[in-house]
Amino acid sequence: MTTSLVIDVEDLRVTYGDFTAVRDLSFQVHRGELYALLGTNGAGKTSTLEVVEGHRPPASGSVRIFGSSPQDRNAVRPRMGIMLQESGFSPDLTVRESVGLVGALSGRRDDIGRVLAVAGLTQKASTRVAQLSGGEKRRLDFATAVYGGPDLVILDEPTTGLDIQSRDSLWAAVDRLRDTGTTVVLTTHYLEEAQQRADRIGLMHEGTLRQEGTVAELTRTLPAVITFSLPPGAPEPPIIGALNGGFHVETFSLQHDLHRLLGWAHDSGVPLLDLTAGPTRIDDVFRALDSN
Ligand SMILES: Nc1ncnc2c1ncn2[C@@H]1O[C@H](COP(=O)(O)OP(=O)(O)OP(=O)(O)O)[C@@H](O)[C@H]1O
Repeated sequence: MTTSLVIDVEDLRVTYGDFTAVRDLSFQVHRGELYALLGTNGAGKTSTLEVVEGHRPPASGSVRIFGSSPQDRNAVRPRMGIMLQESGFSPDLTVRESVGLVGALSGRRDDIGRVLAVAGLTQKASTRVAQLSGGEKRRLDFATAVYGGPDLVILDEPTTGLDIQSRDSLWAAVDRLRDTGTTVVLTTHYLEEAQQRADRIGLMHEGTLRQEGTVAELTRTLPAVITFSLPPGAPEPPIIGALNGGFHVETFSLQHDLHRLLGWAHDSGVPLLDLTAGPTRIDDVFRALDSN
């Protein structure tokens, strides 16, 4: 095993009674990586993370975190910060008390004021958890995950329910963590966020890992898209693909086809209205999952 291996999952199977939620799942995450585990609803992402976090034993297979079993709390807990989808903070505690309590349980040390500032909660330090908004509770979850600068941070849908400013500041905090070499594993349904930030993406569907790779590797298998429309009476363009009165062209030769189209528009004196041209997005890889 190389020393850079932070998470090593081999042939993981997770079951609930007779139901198999995750099967044949293998993936590795290396030190300093941001790995996004994405998937359709019910794909098994949270079940997988629960095993990685040591909250659920696998039905079979092997999971190693920093070379140890996730159940080995003394070895793993001080090095791993976790932001669950739903936290269980006591509603009567203040934000400061909650961060202090969970921080102390982590076995790491930190300055609570610093952590509150990182999570944008300084103004809410004395507010009781019961009085926090949904977005503020997510920030509190984030604060406890990053308390003490763990080597590995697991974020389960970290930006769900956050407004755009809060999302931006959470990602800025994640970027700062990464600058210090922290490894990050996250799930999200905001695919753009993963596309922008993940070093590698694992795509799960119905309990198995269907695809894995960098964004470029995942999108390489699908065509890029050019869309535009033409003014009434314009001649036929050199490429075809009609959609709702406009044009929607799928191509594996984006540069070539775009060059041809622009040349035609210039030579014909025809404006290309609402022109867009771009690579395939992770959304499209997602939509293709069912047919794989
Ligand atoms: N405690 C449980 N008991 C029985 N089935 C469960 C339990 N937890 C999850 N499941 C089932 O296991 C499957 C995987 O669920 P999981 O929460 O891991 O998916 P997910 O990928 O995180 O989904 P989502 O994106 O919707 O949050 C689903 O079919 C779910 O209904």
